[in-house]
Amino acid sequence: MAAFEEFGVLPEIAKAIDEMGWMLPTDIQAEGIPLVLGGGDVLMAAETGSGKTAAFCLPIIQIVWETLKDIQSGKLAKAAAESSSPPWTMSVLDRGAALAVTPDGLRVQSREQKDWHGTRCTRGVKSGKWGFEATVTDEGLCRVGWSTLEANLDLGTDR
Ligand SMILES: Nc1ncnc2c1ncn2[C@@H]1O[C@H](COP(=O)(O)OP(=O)(O)OP(=O)(O)O)[C@@H](O)[C@H]1O
Repeated sequence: MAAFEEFGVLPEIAKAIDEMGWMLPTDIQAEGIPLVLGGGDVLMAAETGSGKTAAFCLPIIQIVWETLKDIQSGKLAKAAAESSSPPWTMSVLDRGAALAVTPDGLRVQSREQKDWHGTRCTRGVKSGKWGFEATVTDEGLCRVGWSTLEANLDLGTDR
């Protein structure tokens, strides 16, 4: 087993690290990598050259890789469909790059003021009567509404 695997790093990534000649994680990596992989909000401070960059980047690469695999296999959509609380949220994945969505999918904020930025809901409806409620807490304009499946997230500019 490659040394980094003991800290929760995937075998494929650990093998690539091994091939770079890194024998063991540095102290900040040994401490930080399992925390980031565990989903924590982690703030690290250590001296220059102690390996902070990899302490953040290795688990981030792993989380992105695992998330992409879950999307491809449909696991995330299934989990969202099965989840009961709350059943409807804004999607953290199906959104424009300039719109920040909180991990619980309940709040959004535009990162860039000039254009409109959108996100879809985690579920769609085909029949029945539905409503939604939104609270606008920031200055500025906000559009909330229903769209068809064909609608894209490029909502245009407000000129
Ligand atoms: N586990 C490791 N084993 C061997 N070398 C490593 C390891 N982790 C990082 N390095 C190497 O150590 C050097 C310093 O690492 P890095 O630049 O990531 O440190 P840092 O703490 O982010 O520094 P800075 O504070 O300057 O940004 C780099 O050349 C990197 O490739």
